[in-house]
Amino acid sequence: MTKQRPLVGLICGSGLGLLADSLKNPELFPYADIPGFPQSTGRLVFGEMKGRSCVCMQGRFHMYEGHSLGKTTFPVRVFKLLGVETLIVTNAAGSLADGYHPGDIMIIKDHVNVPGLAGLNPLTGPNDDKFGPRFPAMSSVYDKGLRCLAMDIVKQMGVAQFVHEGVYAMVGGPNFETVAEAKLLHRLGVDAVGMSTAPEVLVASHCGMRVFGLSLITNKVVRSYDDEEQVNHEGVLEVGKMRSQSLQTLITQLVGRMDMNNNTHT
Ligand SMILES: O=P(O)(O)O[C@@H]1C[C@H](O)[C@@H](CO)O1
Ligand code: HPA
Repeated sequence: MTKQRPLVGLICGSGLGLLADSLKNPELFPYADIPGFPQSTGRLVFGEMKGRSCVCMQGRFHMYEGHSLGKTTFPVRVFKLLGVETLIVTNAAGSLADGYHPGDIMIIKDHVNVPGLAGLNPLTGPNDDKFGPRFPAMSSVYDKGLRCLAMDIVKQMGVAQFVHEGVYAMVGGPNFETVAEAKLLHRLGVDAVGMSTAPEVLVASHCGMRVFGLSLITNKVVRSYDDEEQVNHEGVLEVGKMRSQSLQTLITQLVGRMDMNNNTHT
């Protein structure tokens, strides 16, 4: 039990869990102790960031682990019931865009939900009208005001040259992309690809939360048959650790400066 009623929820991507350790006056709840959560390592951390009450998922659930999308996104519904109004999601992703490099940060402008296009969507099934509408619009999911604020912050941090704004695609995983899949995603206008985020964002947006998302570019996705480079999860985690400080600073500043009365999502 906690008495905290956070307005901001955070989901930490692979290698980015340190963010949760920066919360002040933390209260920790292992997932294994929370009814309805998948039995998994990881924990919910309640605490303050820049004096603002937050709740953070230190470790997220992925579809490729075998969880249903309902289970994968269950914590977002819990966030909503706790009073969370703004969701910040982070992930590790491979880059497809020319000009992106490992260690760069991408502010997510939009996403392509590849499993969703094939009918794998957490909003499938009976709609619970208490949370949101049957047919939610998704044309302005990633809040413009927060994206502009994040751009201002990275300029002030002096790291704007490593930061892009782009389109994220979720694939089901757990395998990384074939060359043909990478070429396809690139042609579709995808800048970075990963294995998470879209389901949580859909559920958050459906219930009226303001959403902000960041991808940490951990590797280049191989798009040529002549390229012998092979991506691996250990490398992804390594880059995550390398850049976690900049990411943490950006998110901390964002939480400190965001307008809490300006939930621009309608
Ligand atoms: O939780 P995220 O999306 O950060 O995790 C990424 C995608 C895969 O789970 C893993 C691949 O290395 O990292
Ligand atoms: N593809 C899919 N998911 C990922 C990648 C990638 O290259 N890097 C980190 N997560």
